[in-house]
Amino acid sequence: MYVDLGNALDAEPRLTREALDRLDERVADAHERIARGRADADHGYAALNLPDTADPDAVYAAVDPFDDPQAVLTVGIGGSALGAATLTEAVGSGIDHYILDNVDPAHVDALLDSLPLADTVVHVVSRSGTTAETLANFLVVRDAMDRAGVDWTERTLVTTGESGNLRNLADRHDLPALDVPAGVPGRFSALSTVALPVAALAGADLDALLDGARSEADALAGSLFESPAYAYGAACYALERRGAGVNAVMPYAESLEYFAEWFAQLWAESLGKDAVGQTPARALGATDQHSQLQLYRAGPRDKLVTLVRPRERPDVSIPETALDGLAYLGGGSLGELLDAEFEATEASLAAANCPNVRIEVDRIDERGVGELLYGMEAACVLYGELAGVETFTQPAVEWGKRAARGLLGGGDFEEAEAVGEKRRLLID
Ligand SMILES: O=P(O)(O)OC[C@H]1O[C@](O)(CO)[C@@H](O)[C@@H]1O
Repeated sequence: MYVDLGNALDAEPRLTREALDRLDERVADAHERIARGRADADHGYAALNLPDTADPDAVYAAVDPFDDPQAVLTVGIGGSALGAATLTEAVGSGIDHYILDNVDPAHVDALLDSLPLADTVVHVVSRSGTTAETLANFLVVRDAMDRAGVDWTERTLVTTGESGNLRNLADRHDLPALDVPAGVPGRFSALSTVALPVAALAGADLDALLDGARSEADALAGSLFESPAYAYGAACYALERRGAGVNAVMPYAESLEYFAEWFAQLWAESLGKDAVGQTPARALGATDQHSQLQLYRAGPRDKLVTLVRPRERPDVSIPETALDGLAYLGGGSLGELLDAEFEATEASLAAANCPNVRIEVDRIDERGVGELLYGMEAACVLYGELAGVETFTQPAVEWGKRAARGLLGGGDFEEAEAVGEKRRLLID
């Protein structure tokens, strides 16, 4: 992974090279804390050990009995779905992967109607084993399989924690089950049994994926100037401290669209604590040059834009044309156009004094995606250390869960009472 901070300096908000040099002393201390956390496999830090603790052979063995399925359905939410979505979109061309990570009845109904259920593997994922959306969706999927005459116990793989409803269900029906690795929060679990089974079913090379991750782990050092991941995390932190409260992540590759969504959870749920944090915005190049770029370039001076691309990509030629005004496109290629737009957008943001960082990988293949995922995770951990927040917890999401459960009669929660006290000003 290559990180170029050139356009992040001396823009607005203003970060100077001298300020980065001063921050580097704190990076060294943070790196020592991270190294200790990894050595002790402490909660959260254990995620940065996955390049060595993940066991591809166990994953291949777990999926082996599912002989050549036509489709895989991930039933999970948050980090229990986004890692698999990111991997299969980027490097899993060998299978149709679908995700149920929401409980929109129309969507669930339409998807289940369209799936070849007899030839679909269902991967149900929940670290806690108690997430309402995941369990509700699984009960609906199981019922659809029953009604289709499909033995769901033959088509289901479970990945969950040591205990909980999902573990009980797997035990009761003797389902193949993988363990969510200890100390790995969902948003940091893409390189674990949470997402690797679907990647394996999609034909991805898990060893190459973990090798890419390992190369970024090996690059972690006591200076941001020696580690792409730390360079990015430190620059994001320093810019946020100076007013860049929004980080728009804009990959120039359709196969990284889910990566931006995965990044959004990683960044928001890890760093949004104690009234600080940096809001991740999801964008896509070149598409959002015709959409959000107007705001990034001419809106409030509160943004950093992270531009991501591969240095090499498959290409498609643009036919020659005599059409007036289009001759400059004919005979070129879509890749050349996309790269020109990437570099033009990068320069456009710099010309407008909007700080931006260029992140590149050699190719969007298993190694490159492994570098990118691990690099962003390590960047996030460093940012959290510098910001002094609890990177690996997410207490703020629990209030709504209790309220919803109370509304459904799942317990006596005062949060549900608060729902009934909503202030009203209805305009209809
Ligand atoms: O894997 P689980 O326990 O179902 O959690 C799913 C997601 O929900 C959260 O716990 C937030 O509610 C995320 O951190 C997590 O990725």
